[in-house]
Parts: sequence; C-alpha cells; structure tokens
Amino acid sequence: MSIRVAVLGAAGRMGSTTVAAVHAASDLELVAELEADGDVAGLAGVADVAIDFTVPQATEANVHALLDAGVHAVVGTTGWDAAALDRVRAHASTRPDVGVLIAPNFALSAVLAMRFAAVAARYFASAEVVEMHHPRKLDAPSGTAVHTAQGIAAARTGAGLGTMADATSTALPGARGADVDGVNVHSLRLEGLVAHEQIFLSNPGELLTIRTDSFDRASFMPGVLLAVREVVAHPGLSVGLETFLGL
Ligand SMILES: NC(=O)C1=CN([C@@H]2O[C@H](COP(=O)(O)OP(=O)(O)OC[C@H]3O[C@@H](n4cnc5c(N)ncnc54)[C@H](OP(=O)(O)O)[C@@H]3O)[C@@H](O)[C@H]2O)C=CC1
Ligand SMILES: O=C(O)C1=N[C@H](C(=O)O)C[C@H](O)C1
Repeated sequence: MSIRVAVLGAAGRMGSTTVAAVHAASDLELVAELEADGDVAGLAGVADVAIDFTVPQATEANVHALLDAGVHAVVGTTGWDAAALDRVRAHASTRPDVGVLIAPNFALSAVLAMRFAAVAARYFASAEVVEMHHPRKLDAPSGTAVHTAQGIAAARTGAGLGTMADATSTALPGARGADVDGVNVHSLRLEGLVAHEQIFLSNPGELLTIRTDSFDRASFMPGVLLAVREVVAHPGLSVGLETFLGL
C-alpha cells in the first residue's frame, strides 16, 4: 500500500521539487498540495505524511496542526530555535502515534559534512563555519550552519575544550559573524548559488576544510523520500536526518 503524502509550500522552490519527486516515487501517492491559505487540519484521514517546505514564520504552527490531525511530519523548513523545538517535543509526547522529523538539510553530503565536523571538532583548537546561499533565502545563519555549529560546540564541550582563541577587540558589528554556542558562523548571499557550506577546523600549522555543495535542489530529494518512509516508524520529535541514518 502506498504512503499518502501532502506537500506544504507546494509552489515554492523546494515544494515544487518535492511534488515532482513524490509523483515519481511508485510507493508514494501525492494527495494534497497546500499553500499559505491551505487547510492543514483537513489533512486528517487524508494524508499519512506531510512534508513542510514553507517559511520560518509558518512552520511551527503547521507542525502543531499536523500533530493535532494525526499526520506524520517531515519538516525541512529552517529558522527553528530551542524553545520552538521544545514546544513541538512536548506536543509530540501527547501523540505517541505520530512522528515528526525536523531536518535542516536532507542532502547526504551536508548530513555527512555535519557529522564529520562533529567527529573532528574535539581534535582542533579553532572552528568556524561559512554558509553560502542564494539571496532569496529568508533566514541567516542557515539551519544547516546552526546545526553544524551546535554539533561542533557539543563535541568541544564533551572533550573539555574551552573558549576558542580570538583577540579581536575592535570590530564592525557582524564582522566576526554570528555566535552559535561559541562557534562563529558567517553567512554569504550570492546570486547563482543554491546551498553551500565550508567548515574550517584548525590547529597551529594545519587546517581541515570540510565542504558541501548542493548545486541543484534534486540533491535534497533522496533524503526527503527516505524521511517520508521512515518517519512513520519514529514517534516523537527527531531532529536531523542523521537520526534516521544511524550516523
Ligand atoms: N531541509 C532542507 O534540506 C532544505 C530546507 N530548505 C528550507 O525550506 C524552506 C523553504 O525554502 P524554499 O522552497 O527555497 O522557499 P520558497 O519561498 O521558494 O517556498 C516557500 C513556499 O511556502 C509558501 N508558504 C508560505 N507560508 C505558508 C504557509 N503558512 N503554509 C503553506 N505554505 C506557505 C510560500 O508561498 P508564498 O510565496 O505565496 O508566500 C512558498 O510557496 C526554507 O526555510 C529553506 O531554508 C531549503 C532547501 C533544503
Ligand atoms: O534556503 C535554502 O535554500 C536552504 N536552506 C536550508 C538551510 O537553511 O540550511 C538547507 C539548505 O542549506 C538550503
């Protein structure tokens, strides 16, 4: 039996790519394409899984509505903070029959880059993240860069590493990027780009650079489809596609 799938934000860059990918998957059935005025509650009993590629301002409300409707959620929309994740986690705990995956990046190269950075972080004195995107992106830093920096910070804390050396005492606002758990993150917005990230890890005399590039939104689709097939077996809130990949 096929999985009935709804796409929220269906006319957007990611939504339209996702609609095509769901159409092309023989085990999935596209049952709804919703835009800003769409009836999320009305998906109850209609869709098994909803995929959300909307906007940071809308995605949390969509997830709560999906939980109420008993529809599993695969969320790629970014802009989530810890408080919003906590609210979804609490709501999901009241619906043990529903799974919610919130993943900042579905591209395998990006998921692996984040994992490699977290593994490497304990061995390096300094770490900074540079993300590069198309100029129509609404949020900065990217969700991927935030997740990357959080993984680096957690690894550093676990290894007993302290604050990174940085003697900067005079700077224009923003010159050193955003501080995500003590890791500096820099955001570039450049016409012609899709989604790219470089993670720099250094010691005296050496530099490790980890780079991931999405040149086309097709790069996200295998991860999105994997998530749709897996989320039904993962009740509660999962954060990051790596949780479904055993990484
Ligand atoms: N996790 C991942 O792998 C990836 C995540 N992303 C993230 O996905 C999100 C979408 O990106 P992208 O497709 O480029 O953005 P777009 O702006 O192209 O698409 C967003 C779509 O959502 C619609 N929309 C706005 N509000 C709602 C709502 N309340 N309910 C349903 N639809 C709504 C918009 O309609 P309208 O234009 O009429 O407002 C638009 O069609 C971003 O947060 C981005 O960072 C992007 C790529 C990969
Ligand atoms: O807006 C985008 O385009 C992307 N958003 C996600 C993010 O914020 O990390 C994933 C990818 O980088 C593309």
